[in-house]
Amino acid sequence: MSQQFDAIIIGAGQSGPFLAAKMAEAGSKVALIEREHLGGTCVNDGCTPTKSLVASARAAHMARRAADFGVNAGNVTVDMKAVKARKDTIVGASVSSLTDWLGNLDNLTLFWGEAGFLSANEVSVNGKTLTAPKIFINSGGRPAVPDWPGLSEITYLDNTSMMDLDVVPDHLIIAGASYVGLEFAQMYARFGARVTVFSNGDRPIAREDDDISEAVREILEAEGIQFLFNTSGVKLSKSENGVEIVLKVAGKSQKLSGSHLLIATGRLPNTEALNLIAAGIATNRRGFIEVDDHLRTNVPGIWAMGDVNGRGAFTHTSYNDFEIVADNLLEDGNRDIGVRIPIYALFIDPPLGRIGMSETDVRKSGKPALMATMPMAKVARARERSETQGLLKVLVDAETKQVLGGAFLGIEGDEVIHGLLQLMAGKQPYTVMQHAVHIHPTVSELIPTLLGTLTPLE
Ligand SMILES: Cc1cc2nc3c(=O)[nH]c(=O)nc-3n(C[C@H](O)[C@H](O)[C@H](O)COP(=O)(O)OP(=O)(O)OC[C@H]3O[C@@H](n4cnc5c(N)ncnc54)[C@H](O)[C@@H]3O)c2cc1C
Ligand SMILES: NC(=O)c1ccc[n+]([C@@H]2O[C@H](COP(=O)([O-])OP(=O)(O)OC[C@H]3O[C@@H](n4cnc5c(N)ncnc54)[C@H](O)[C@@H]3O)[C@@H](O)[C@H]2O)c1
Repeated sequence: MSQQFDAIIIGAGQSGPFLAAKMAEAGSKVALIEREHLGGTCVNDGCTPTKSLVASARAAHMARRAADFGVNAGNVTVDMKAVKARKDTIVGASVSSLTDWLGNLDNLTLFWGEAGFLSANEVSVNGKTLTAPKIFINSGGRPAVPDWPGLSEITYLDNTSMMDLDVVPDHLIIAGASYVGLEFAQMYARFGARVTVFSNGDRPIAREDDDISEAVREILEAEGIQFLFNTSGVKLSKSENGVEIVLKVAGKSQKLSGSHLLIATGRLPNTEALNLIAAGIATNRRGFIEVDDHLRTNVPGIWAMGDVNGRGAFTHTSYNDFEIVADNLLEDGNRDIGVRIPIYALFIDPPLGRIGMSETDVRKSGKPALMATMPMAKVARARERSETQGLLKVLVDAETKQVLGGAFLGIEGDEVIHGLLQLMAGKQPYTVMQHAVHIHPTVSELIPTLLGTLTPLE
C-alpha cells in the first residue's frame, strides 16, 4: 500500500524545507524525506559551523594583534574544546529551530530515511512507498575524494569530520586551495596549527583573476600558511605522527609529514541513492541532474533544486531555487534562474566578495569595457582599523555603463559587494552609484571614488 501525497520533497537542505513548508501552508499534503539531518550541509557541516569557527579564529587573531591597537591582551591561548562547544551551540540552535518549525506544520509529514525512486511518481523510504504527482529533489552534495594510493589506509578529515575536531593539530595538511581548503587553512593557522596547503592548480582560488589570487596568497602566507601548487602523483601512508605524503610539486618529488590531513578537493552531487534511472531522470557529464531555467528535470512533475543541479553551489543559490519554484508553482509566477546574477564570497579574513564577470571573463568576451582597481590601503576605514590588506576591482561595460563584475577583497568586502548587486539587478549605469553620497568613513564611500578612476581595459 502506498501513501499518497500532493508533493514529495527529497532532502532537507537549503530549498527543500522551505518549499515543503510553503506548499503545506498553501494546503498541499507534503512528504519531506531526510536521511541524516535537517538543514543539510549549510547548517550542519558547511556555512553555519565554518563561519562560527572563522569568528573564533578572528577573535584569536585580533587578540594577538591587540598591541597594534595599544591594548595589552597578554598571552593568547585557544581552547579548542570551547571553540567547538560554541560552534555546536550555534548549529544546535539552528537545527532545533528548523525541527520545531517543520514539526509543527499542518499537512507536512517528515520521514527519516534514504529516499530512492521506484518510478516517476513513486519514492521508497524505509520500505514504505510514497506516491505524488510532484517530486522535488534537494539532495545536495558531499566531498569528492581523490583516488590516491594509500588513502584507504590512513585516517583523513573532510568538512564533515572537521566538525568533531576539538584539538589544534600540530601540522594540518590540506589538499585543495579553494573555498573549503582556504577557509579551514586560515582558521586553523589562527588556532595555532602549522598549516600546509597543496593543490593541483597553479594558485589559490584559481577561478579568480591572477591579481586576486596573488593578494589572497599574500594574506595567507603572511599568517604562516605554506602553499604547494601544481602537485601530482600524490601517495599517502600512515606515519607515527599521522600521515606521510609523497607528491610531485611542479614535477619535483617532495615529502610531507603531517598530524592531520583534510581533503578539500571539491564536491560531488548526491544522486546515487536516488535511483534516478527508475524515474528516467537525466544527469549531465559531471553527474548533476539536468534542469531547465525553471528547475524542471527532463521528467514532467520532477524538479531538482540546490547543489544537485549544478547550477549553483551556495546556500543563497539553493534558496533562490526554492523561491523560483515556489513562485512559479504557487503564485503563478514566471521566474527564471537565467537572470540570477552570480554573487558569492570566500570567507577568509579579510573576505573576498565577488560578483558577475571577472577581468578574465571580460577579456575573453571581447566586450569593450572599463576597469578600475584600488588598494584597500586607500580606504580610510581600513587604515583606521589597521586592516589594509586586499584590493577593490570593478569592471563596467564601456557602452551601456552597466557594471559587469567586481571583486572586493578587504574588510567588509562580502557586504560592500552588494552595492554592485543592486546596481546590476536594477540595470542602472555605474554613475548612479558614483553620484550618490555615501557615509564617511566606510568602505562603501570609496566605491564612487573607485568608479571615478575607470579606464578602458587594454
Ligand atoms: C565547508 C563548507 C562551507 C560552506 N560555506 C558556505 C558559505 O559560507 N556560504 C554559502 O553560500 N555556501 C557555503 N557552502 C555551500 C552550501 O553548504 C551548499 O551550497 C548548501 O548547503 C546548499 O545545499 P543544498 O540545498 O543543495 O543541499 P544540502 O545542504 O547539501 O542538503 C541536502 C540534504 O539532502 C539529504 N539527502 C541526500 N540524499 C538523500 C536521499 N537519498 N534521501 C533523503 N535525504 C537525502 C542530505 O542528508 C542533506 O541533509 C559551504 C559548503 C561547505 C562544504
Ligand atoms: N564561502 C563559501 O560560500 C563556500 C565555502 C566553502 C564551500 N563552498 C562550496 O563548496 C564547494 C566545494 O568547495 P571546495 O573548496 O571543496 O572545492 P572547489 O571545487 O572549489 O576547489 C577544489 C580545490 O581542490 C584542488 N584539487 C582538486 N583535485 C585535486 C587533486 N587531485 N590534487 C590536488 N588538488 C586538487 C583544486 O585545484 C581546487 O583548489 C564550492 O563549489 C562552494 O560552492 C562555498
